[in-house]
Amino acid sequence: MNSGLLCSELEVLHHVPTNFIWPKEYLVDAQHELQAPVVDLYGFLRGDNEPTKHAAKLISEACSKHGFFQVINHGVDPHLIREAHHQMDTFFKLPIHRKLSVHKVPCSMWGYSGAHAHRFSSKLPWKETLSFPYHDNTSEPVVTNCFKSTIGEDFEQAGNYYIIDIFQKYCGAMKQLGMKLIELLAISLGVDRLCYKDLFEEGCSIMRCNNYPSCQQPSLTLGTGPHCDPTSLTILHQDHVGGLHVFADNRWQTVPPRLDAFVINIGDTFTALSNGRYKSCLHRAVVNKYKERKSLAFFLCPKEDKLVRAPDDIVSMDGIKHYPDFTWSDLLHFTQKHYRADQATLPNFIKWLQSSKTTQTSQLLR
Ligand SMILES: C=C1C[C@]23C[C@H]1CC[C@H]2[C@]1(C)CCC[C@@](C)(C(=O)O)[C@H]1[C@@H]3C(=O)O
Ligand SMILES: O=C(O)CCC(=O)C(=O)O
Ligand SMILES: [Fe+2]
Repeated sequence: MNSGLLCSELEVLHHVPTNFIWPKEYLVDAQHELQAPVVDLYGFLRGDNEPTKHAAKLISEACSKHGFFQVINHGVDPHLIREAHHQMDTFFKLPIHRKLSVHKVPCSMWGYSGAHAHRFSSKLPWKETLSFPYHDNTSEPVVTNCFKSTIGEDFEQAGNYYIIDIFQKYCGAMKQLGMKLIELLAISLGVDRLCYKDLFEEGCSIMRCNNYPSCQQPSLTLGTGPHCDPTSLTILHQDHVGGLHVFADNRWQTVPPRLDAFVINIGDTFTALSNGRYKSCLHRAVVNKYKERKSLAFFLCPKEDKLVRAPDDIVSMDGIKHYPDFTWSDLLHFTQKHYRADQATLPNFIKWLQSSKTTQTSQLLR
């Protein structure tokens, strides 16, 4: 069945189609609310010493445990956040043929996707997504490459595409916040606060809009399956509905929405950059019977071809290097071509990397 058509009808389906039904072991409910710090960034962003130390301590404890925290007084304009949600709502309300026209460039992750049905044949996520790249230095508005030519008059106001303008500004604010958070993470790890700056400054990050339609049988499926983000740092803004779960203390726990906060989670790449000190956060999204849910996820990524390696100061403090050097380009390629990201992406990527190096070496020796 065409994933796009499926997506436009998902909420009216009385029965979850088989390929959207997840095995029982994935569907254990969450009974508790996650107690994770809500870090006030006000003092840190002003450069005040004591609040910075306090924020770094909260972050160190949370990231060593489950890789999750939230931030308030983050400096991002609430009006811009509201507008980004509004533009996302407008896009997902388009008729399915218009959303499908924001085609996914074949073999790329950019554009519209209905339940990833073009990529996977089972355990389909109950969601539709819109993904596009963000790069600081692109003079062209970020989403132009993806869909300016196909979104048509709905979005054109006074000769420009308001949605592009809003997402350009939103992604710019996310990148700026992301760079400050990377600095605060470095401080929390006890290394030079700018030691990761060059790695991320020119990176091409990923903006993803998630729409989770309501579901008549929500206990049979998942909006997004259990996974650790392969990326470095995720800055997520969820709407008021709720549905994000984090796995901590050996159980799934809920993360009630706070519209004034951003959800921050450590990804696989930053786990390697911290030499394994910080956990890549295992999380998922559930759906419900009555209300659709949306989230804006910004994934901060390093420059594709730069080596991802933990700072020497961390490795010498730890006495052992836990991960081989790799590039984000290789890990992204692995998740898009060879492996569906889940809770074990990083160890499987390392195995794949080592086996492909062995193959290359043996071919060279022939
Ligand atoms: C590099 C990425 C791959 C995914 C989008 C970004 C960061 C999160 C990844 C993802 C959301 C993890 C769960 C599975 C996935 C396939 C999804 O449900 O969308 C992942 C994304 C992807 O591969 O498109
Ligand atoms: O929508 C959410 O709350 C989580 C989405 C997510 O984990 C992702 O897109 O990687
Ligand atoms: Fe995620």
